[in-house]
Amino acid sequence: MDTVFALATAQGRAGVSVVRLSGPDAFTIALSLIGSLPPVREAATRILRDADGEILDRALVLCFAAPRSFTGEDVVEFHLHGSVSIVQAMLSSLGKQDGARLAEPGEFTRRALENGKLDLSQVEGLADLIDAETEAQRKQALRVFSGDFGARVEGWRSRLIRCAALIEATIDFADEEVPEDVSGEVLDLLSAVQDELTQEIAGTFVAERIRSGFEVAIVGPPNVGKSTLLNRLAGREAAITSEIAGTTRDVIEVSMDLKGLPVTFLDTAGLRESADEIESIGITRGLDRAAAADLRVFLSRPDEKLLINPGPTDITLRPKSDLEEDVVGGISGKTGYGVSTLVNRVHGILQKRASGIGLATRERHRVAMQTASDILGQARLVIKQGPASYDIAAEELRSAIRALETVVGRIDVESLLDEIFSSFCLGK
Ligand SMILES: Nc1nc2c(ncn2[C@@H]2O[C@H](COP(=O)(O)OP(=O)(O)OP(=O)(O)O)[C@@H](O)[C@H]2O)c(=O)[nH]1
Ligand SMILES: [K+]
Ligand SMILES: [Mg+2]
Repeated sequence: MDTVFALATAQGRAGVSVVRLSGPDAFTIALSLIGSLPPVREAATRILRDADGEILDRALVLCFAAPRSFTGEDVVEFHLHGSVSIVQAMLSSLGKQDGARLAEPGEFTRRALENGKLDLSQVEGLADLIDAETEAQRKQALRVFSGDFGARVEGWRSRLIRCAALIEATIDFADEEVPEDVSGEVLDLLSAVQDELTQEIAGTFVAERIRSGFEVAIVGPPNVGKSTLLNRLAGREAAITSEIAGTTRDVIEVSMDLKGLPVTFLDTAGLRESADEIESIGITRGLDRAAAADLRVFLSRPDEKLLINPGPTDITLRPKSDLEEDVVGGISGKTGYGVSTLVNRVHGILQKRASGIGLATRERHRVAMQTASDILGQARLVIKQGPASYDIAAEELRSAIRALETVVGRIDVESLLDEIFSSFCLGK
């Protein structure tokens, strides 16, 4: 196993830059640079010298002995003064050491996974944590990274293993004496696991939204001020506005951090029957996106007929309320009237949905859980047919267990690994 190194902090000038070294030769290599190693897990300053004895920097050095480190290997962290030239000199000096090479993107995390320091869902949580931009994304990524989801999967897995063991014990006995009837206990366990899977699957939808953002579509007839409202929300001229009806054609997206929630507002083409071919295409696109969005804000008068109807949680506001005497329930993108109320309402609705969140964040988690749940449904039917079909049931339980194991990376994950680690940057 090579010893690998990389800059663990961002590129460029900084107060401090951390270079991390991990692998079997980490301590030997560090020793040749700093003369003497500080005790493990104790920070100490050391003079760093390259092979020619030239001083590179005075650095804070931290050693972690295997297996109690991020990667599970011997690790040394060098906290350098954050200058581009010091980091460059340090990396090139490490590169000249026997058995040391620059780490590939995600290699530290990959080693942590291989050494059992993290499970696969935690690796995904870590990737999300590094990418987190909003409060909700950070909290969610931390829950996954802390291993809560892995622990839940482990709970399902161990109950299924118990079911499989009970069923298999009955098969072995079948020829001799009358086996004890295990079907009651097994069926109870299976339906409990299946219920929990169903609940968690429902939560993945929300979790996915927290990860990639909620969509809120602004819809209404032409010229009511949809694009003007979008620009007001964005705080910039994201969309073209004009007094000409039918200005907006393509869907314009603006993503923002809405009080901690990731939200993308969509401005859409004004809804009307149009003879203009391009405008009609725009209207169709807008309708599709609006229908798929998490929430719709209608700028329209009550009872106005549109090509799409508001759902029960959608918001309807009277447009251009600055031109009216009675402004209650209205909005004006032009003056900003009602905009903060709208933001609060949107936030309130989405926050409520976000509270139904599950621990699983990825489509592949959902697919694995759905597969397991479907197989368990089958297995329950088979078990109800009696001991004669228990060998089929046992096989089905084993496939359900395998499906769940892919979530935490116990089996069959090589192809997944490359996909997941390709999103990591160098030094992670
Ligand atoms: N008085 C008033 N005028 C507005 C308001 N919002 C927009 N306008 C004006 O109304 C016209 C249409 O505004 P847009 O934002 O382009 O309307 P739109 O709904 O996006 O129009 P389409 O994209 O063509 O469907 C422009 O001249 C805006 O300046 C408002 O709240 N009050
Ligand atoms: K317009
Ligand atoms: Mg517009």
